[in-house]
Amino acid sequence: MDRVAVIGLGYAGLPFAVALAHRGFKVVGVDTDEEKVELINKGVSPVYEPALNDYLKGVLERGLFKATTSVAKAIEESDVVFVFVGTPTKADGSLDLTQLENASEDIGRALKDEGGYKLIVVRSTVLPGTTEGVVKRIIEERSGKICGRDFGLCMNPEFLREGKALYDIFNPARIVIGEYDKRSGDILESVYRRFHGEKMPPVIRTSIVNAELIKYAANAFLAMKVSFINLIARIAQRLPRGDVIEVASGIGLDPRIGRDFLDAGLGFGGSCLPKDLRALIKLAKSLGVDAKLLEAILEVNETQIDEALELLRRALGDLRGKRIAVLGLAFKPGTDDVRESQSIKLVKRLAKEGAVLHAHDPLALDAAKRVLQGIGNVAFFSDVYECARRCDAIVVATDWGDYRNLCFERLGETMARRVVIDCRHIIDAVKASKAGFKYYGLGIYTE
Ligand SMILES: NC(=O)C1=CN([C@@H]2O[C@H](COP(=O)(O)OP(=O)(O)OC[C@H]3O[C@@H](n4cnc5c(N)ncnc54)[C@H](O)[C@@H]3O)[C@@H](O)[C@H]2O)C=CC1
Ligand SMILES: O=C(O)[C@H]1O[C@H](OP(=O)(O)OP(=O)(O)OC[C@H]2O[C@@H](n3ccc(=O)[nH]c3=O)[C@H](O)[C@@H]2O)[C@H](O)[C@@H](O)[C@@H]1O
Repeated sequence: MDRVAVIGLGYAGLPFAVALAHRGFKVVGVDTDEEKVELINKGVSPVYEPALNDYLKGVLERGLFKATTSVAKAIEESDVVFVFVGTPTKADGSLDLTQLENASEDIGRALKDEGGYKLIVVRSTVLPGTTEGVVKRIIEERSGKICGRDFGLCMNPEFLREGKALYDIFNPARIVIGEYDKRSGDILESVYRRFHGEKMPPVIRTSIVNAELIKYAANAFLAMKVSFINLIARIAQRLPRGDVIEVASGIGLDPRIGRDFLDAGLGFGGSCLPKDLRALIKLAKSLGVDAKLLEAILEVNETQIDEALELLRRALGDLRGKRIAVLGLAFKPGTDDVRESQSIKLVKRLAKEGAVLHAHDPLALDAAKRVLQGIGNVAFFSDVYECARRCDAIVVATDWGDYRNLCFERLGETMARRVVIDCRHIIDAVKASKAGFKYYGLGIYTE
């Protein structure tokens, strides 16, 4: 079982495929996007992920990995097939299963002519009921084969974080295996035992529906922690000498709470937490379950941008015509991904208020230009000091490490006013103040 196919070579699928090959599996990756496949076969990852290009080049050279657009070819050359296609949400919160349905059709057609037993593993995030109701059904219909007899099926959620994908794949906190039957689960567990060797993490073997729900419950809980601390930040900011960072430390040291995911800021973005939360709310409601708690997580997130605007108004008054430098456009540091980025939402809100925007990001400038096309008065800068020139304020919207070492003396020389709004708590307030800046930290009381 060391011949593996990975279908869908995006932010999650490509690092996983490359990691498997790095550990000696023979991997064929499939993507419908010809340009992506061409780039990958040249050793260039279409998505940014630290160290991924080096690992990719290594496995291509060792002949352990190749990419193709043909599902049939990949299935012919593999025993285990991991499915990593996108599952975005539609405007009404329901999942868009087009990519998954297409991939299942392709797998079904390919299995039709196959003699041997193959294991199909759904790794895309899908709502409870989807693996058996959509993937199994389509594969059986297209192939004429029977799940559990001719092919195996697992749902195995992925918990990697973008920007830390390889680290998370090599060091997962747990492996959740939702199995159609014991044989399917045994095969998948043996793949991971081979992959992790001595460092095998805890394994949870469960039903497919539980595995599907575990993924949504995990992401909703993480989102809840972020919204919770953002609500506390709003309170702390309004109390003389209040400081959310100290409150987060104070509660985070309780092992029942934990400090992770208690960094207050502009809110959570990205391709997963918001979409998964919306989908879970829709599922809960469809089952007649009151989803107020989940809805409140989204509501706090959506209104968190107002907190940054409020600080800007306190510093500058009416924002119309004010020139504002927004530093950081990616949904978090370490990625070029701007999907559902709170910083992008902030830029759009400021543009609507009539502000003149200067925008900077170390990696996500091109992606940001695409999503901000035609939005108000926005200029893009690859140099942070050029970005701040003539501005009335700097807003740190994404916590890129690069912004930690800003030289405020140099920034101050060319800015119209010396104001910094720190939405991610990475600016040294004392240093900024010494250079004559008025510092406002989100969640921190300011006179
Ligand atoms: N991005 C992340 O950090 C994580 C994502 N996930 C889940 O993994 C899934 C994939 O997410 P991403 O990698 O972010 O999406 P993505 O959009 O970056 O990648 C999906 C890839 O699948 C390809 N594709 C679409 N239809 C196809 C088909 N029929 N056959 C072959 N390839 C096809 C697309 O061209 C694209 O390259 C989603 O369900 C997501 O929720 C889970 C954990 C982490
Ligand atoms: O299902 C997924 O795709 C993934 O979603 C998240 O990973 P990711 O979207 O890469 O990003 P996170 O590191 O979780 O950050 C999400 C957002 O929350 C924000 N955040 C995170 C932590 C925090 O303390 N405060 C905070 O505002 C980040 O800035 C970012 O906008 C989960 O962390 C992964 O476990 C999961 O696999």
